[in-house]
Amino acid sequence: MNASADAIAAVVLAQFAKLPSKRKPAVRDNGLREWVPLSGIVLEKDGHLTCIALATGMKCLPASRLPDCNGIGIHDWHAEILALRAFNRFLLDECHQILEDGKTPYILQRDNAGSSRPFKIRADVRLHMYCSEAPCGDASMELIMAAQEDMTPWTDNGRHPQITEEQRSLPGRAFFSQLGVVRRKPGRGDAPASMSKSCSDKLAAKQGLSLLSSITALFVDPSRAYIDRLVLPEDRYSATGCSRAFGPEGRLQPVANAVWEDGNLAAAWTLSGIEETVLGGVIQGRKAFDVRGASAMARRTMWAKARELGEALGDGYRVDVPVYCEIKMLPSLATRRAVKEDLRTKALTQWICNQGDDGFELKQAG
Ligand SMILES: O=P(O)(O)O[C@H]1[C@H](OP(=O)(O)O)[C@@H](OP(=O)(O)O)[C@H](OP(=O)(O)O)[C@@H](OP(=O)(O)O)[C@H]1OP(=O)(O)O
Ligand SMILES: [Zn+2]
Repeated sequence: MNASADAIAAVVLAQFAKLPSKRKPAVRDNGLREWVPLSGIVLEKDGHLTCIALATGMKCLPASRLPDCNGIGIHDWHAEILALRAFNRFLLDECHQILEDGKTPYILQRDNAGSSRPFKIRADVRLHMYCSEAPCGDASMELIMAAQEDMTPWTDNGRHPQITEEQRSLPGRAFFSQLGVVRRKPGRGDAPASMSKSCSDKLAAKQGLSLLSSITALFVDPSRAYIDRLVLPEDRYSATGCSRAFGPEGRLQPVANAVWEDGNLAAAWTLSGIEETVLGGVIQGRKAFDVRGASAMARRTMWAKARELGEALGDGYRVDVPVYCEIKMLPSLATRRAVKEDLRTKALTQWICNQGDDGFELKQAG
């Protein structure tokens, strides 16, 4: 089955509809409904579609707050990124269930065919993503320009009093005449800047890195962990913006023919393009995001889960490093590091890392 865009969107919206009302958009006293962006990851298997990760979006953490996180706070609260973190948590939990409970796997299989990882995504599984809004950053630039009365691309002058030189080199929504560039999360002019990269940049990087985070990539083979179809509402879809942001002829062109060990990017272009879907309207929702649920996806808890998995798998998979950032330096992630380096030096240049929350130890009480 080649799921249609409408079917993919509908299964995410249906999942959202099932959430308890306190997660739903509230109607304000003035009768206006609150609004929230929504993203979901959809699993297609045996002709069925299942929404396996769902998130609504909120403002991101300012760069200045990262040192307070201690591996517990989530940095990037945009719906797309939270849905991807939830998806990664789902995979780690399924690895654990397969090992501990011998559970019949749903999305993963034990990979004994000599792969460098103990698990891989089943061959009969396809992954899709629905976003109720165009991913912020480069894929949204045409929409932002079209929404301006005055098309003169405004600059950051004075709009971000707290912005540092480094942050100025990584624009948010401003300088929208600059196309194809890496951007940090858009933020209000008077709000302290986040240094999380835009969703367009993170999704573009996942064309090479797969949907797996570094932690999940320790245990799951990335070769099938790519989005097959990314679905947006028709009025949030700019073909020009999306092909520039994500396509092999766009800003990823410098790495489009790179063949990394897992043949990553080549596999990623099975992404059958960004579909238009007739689902109009914007998802109404409250800005609330259940912080308790978020802690399962925080760096600290993902690391704790990875350490458990490493112990259960034994040699070669243990995640015995003193501080968080050393996870990403483990030998088994060498290919991933090379792909990331290529992406950030040849295609998504000006990628400035968001630092301050990668020196925590696991044993510290969270
Ligand atoms: O996309 P996220 O929010 O799930 O987490 C990303 C980091 O982005 P963020 O700025 O929101 O913390 C990303 O950090 P950079 O902004 O790119 O510095 C981090 O990349 P590295 O810089 O290579 O650490 C990225 O790591 P992996 O994709 O897992 O390799 C991810 O951080 P984790 O929370 O450690 O997954
Ligand atoms: Zn975003």
